[in-house]
Amino acid sequence: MHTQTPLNIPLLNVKNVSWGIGNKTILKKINLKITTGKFVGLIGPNGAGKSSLLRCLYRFNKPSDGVVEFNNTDIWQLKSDEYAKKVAVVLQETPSQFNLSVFDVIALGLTPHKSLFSSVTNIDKQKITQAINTVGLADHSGQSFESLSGGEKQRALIARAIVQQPQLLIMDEPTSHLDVKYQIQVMELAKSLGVTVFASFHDLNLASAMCDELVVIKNGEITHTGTPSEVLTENMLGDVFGVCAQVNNHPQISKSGNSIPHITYFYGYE
Ligand SMILES: Nc1ncnc2c1ncn2[C@@H]1O[C@H](COP(=O)(O)OP(=O)(O)OP(=O)(O)O)[C@@H](O)[C@H]1O
Repeated sequence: MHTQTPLNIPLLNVKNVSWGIGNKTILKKINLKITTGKFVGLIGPNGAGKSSLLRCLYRFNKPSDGVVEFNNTDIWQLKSDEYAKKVAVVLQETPSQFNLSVFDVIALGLTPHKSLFSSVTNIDKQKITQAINTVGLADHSGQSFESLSGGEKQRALIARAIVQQPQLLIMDEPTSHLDVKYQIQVMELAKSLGVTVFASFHDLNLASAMCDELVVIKNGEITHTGTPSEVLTENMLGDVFGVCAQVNNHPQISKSGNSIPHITYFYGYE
């Protein structure tokens, strides 16, 4: 994976970004920096603006105000294939891939790197096979993508992102429909790639265990940023999510030696 950004320059720099539909402002003056190599989680209640913000970062939404810089360049100044080489996206809803095989769907990750009508070379095939092995889908390579289980589909889409060789991987709730084992597996797989990741989460304990940093958004505004220990406080959970909870340390510590906050929710409170 490429990590060419000098460490003192944020890979992604969101400056005063606002975005809305019609007269409704949905994102309000968002400021955010994502540093190379970090795994950053975006959390917030339903309708807070997580998907809207991520869409501004992968150029689906154009901000009405402010700028999103990638490596110091406004992303809207880059050609779309140039940006697609640098940023891969894994979404929650897997778009229908017609009758493509797993291999073919993963091969689509090469598209931004290839010219029109150029064929798949042996080196390309090796890259695809390597990515299929990395996500543990070697036995499913010839199977149709649509027939994969939800967790296998998400792993195939991560393999597509691996083939794309991005500097940044954006994931919008990629584990929402998965059982607990696949939730952990898909996120650990993304983490193992060593690429900068910005991912939205609904499971706050999973976000706590996976992320170096968390960003909290509510009503289109960023309310908290910091390490999971700094962000996941009982006050924040009450103020932002409206839940009554206790935060303790998880029995495990993170690979970097930090404690992992673990939330226990209380029921029956208004
Ligand atoms: N294209 C659109 N047209 C109208 N309203 C929109 C559009 N996109 C987003 N919104 C509104 O903006 C708000 C934020 O939506 P968004 O999907 O970004 O929230 P979210 O934090 O991802 O929510 P969830 O956790 O429920 O997925 C919501 O009120 C949503 O209805």
